[in-house]
Amino acid sequence: MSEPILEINHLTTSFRIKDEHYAAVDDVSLTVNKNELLAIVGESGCGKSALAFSIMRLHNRAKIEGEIKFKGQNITEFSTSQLNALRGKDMGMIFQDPLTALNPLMMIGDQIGEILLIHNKTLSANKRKGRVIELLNKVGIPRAEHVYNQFPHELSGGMRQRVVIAMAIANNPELLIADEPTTALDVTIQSQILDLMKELKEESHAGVILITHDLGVVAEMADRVAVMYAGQIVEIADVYTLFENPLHPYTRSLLNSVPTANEEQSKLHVIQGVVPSLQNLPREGCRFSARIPWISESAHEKNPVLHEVSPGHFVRCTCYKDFHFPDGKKEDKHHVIS
Ligand SMILES: Nc1ncnc2c1ncn2[C@@H]1O[C@H](COP(=O)(O)OP(=O)(O)OP(=O)(O)O)[C@@H](O)[C@H]1O
Repeated sequence: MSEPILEINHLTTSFRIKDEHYAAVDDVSLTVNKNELLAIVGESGCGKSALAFSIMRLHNRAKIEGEIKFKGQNITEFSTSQLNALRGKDMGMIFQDPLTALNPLMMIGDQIGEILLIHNKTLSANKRKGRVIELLNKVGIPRAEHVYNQFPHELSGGMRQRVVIAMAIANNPELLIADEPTTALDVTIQSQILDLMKELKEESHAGVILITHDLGVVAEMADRVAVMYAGQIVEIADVYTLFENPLHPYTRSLLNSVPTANEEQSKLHVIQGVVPSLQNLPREGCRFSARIPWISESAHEKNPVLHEVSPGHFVRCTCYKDFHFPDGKKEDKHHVIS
């Protein structure tokens, strides 16, 4: 039986630009279960980070509407001290850029130790050090005793990201949010870090949200996938369904813009245009329609909603029914290897 750890209902996060508020996350609803990894994909500017920051309640000037329930409690109503008790303990976050997440003036051991201490004031200095060393070993940092006394600038990017992960998992969070955790890392370190996240999910049954551009990583890691476009979820399904039977034109375009080992693939698909800026997002009709101009207007819904096309598989707008690539271009098949 799947047990939800996070339930988001009609979440809208808006930023004030000049005198207007603009929604970067627009009426998003989703659930993350224990022991489940939900991947969130989409191009830059689709609202993925804004969504992650909203869940952690880390935006200081955004307007948040809707409900974010963590273990059944609506945390949008929590005070700062209630939120601080959750963050770093029950909820951990790995940020895109490890340098911004680390204090340049504090030794690594002290930074990780501080997270342990905030949430467990009675932990003795000895025990704390022992746990920090254990965490450094766990995230694959060699010579942990030595690194304990080093400063962030003395470590490579990969090592710094491991430290950030050690901090995020220090208190065995029940929900881990990882925002592009491996973007800046080389491929071998990337896979070690992804393995660590898998381990956390499997060992402590945490719910994990993984934000990534990398569909290869999604295929390997995710249980379910949410595809975001222009602040909205346009498709959500379990990973097999999403790769075997993608429906929304945006999902299909993303998948077809990835190189495959498929011999028949002649040319990568280029998604026309770009994600509009926040102030210029279309707020009516199908937000993706401008990027698939060869599809007739009548194929789109006036007010696109998510349709459940099979159990757990939702797709926004009816345009998926008429969608095809221009010039009869063939679609590539992306199989998920289990
Ligand atoms: N603090 C802010 N104030 C104003 N606009 C913002 C703010 N943060 C994000 N935005 C805008 O909200 C939209 C969504 O941004 P967001 O960073 O969530 O996208 P993203 O999908 O995470 O992109 P990336 O993959 O590049 O991180 C963008 O148009 C961005 O410019």
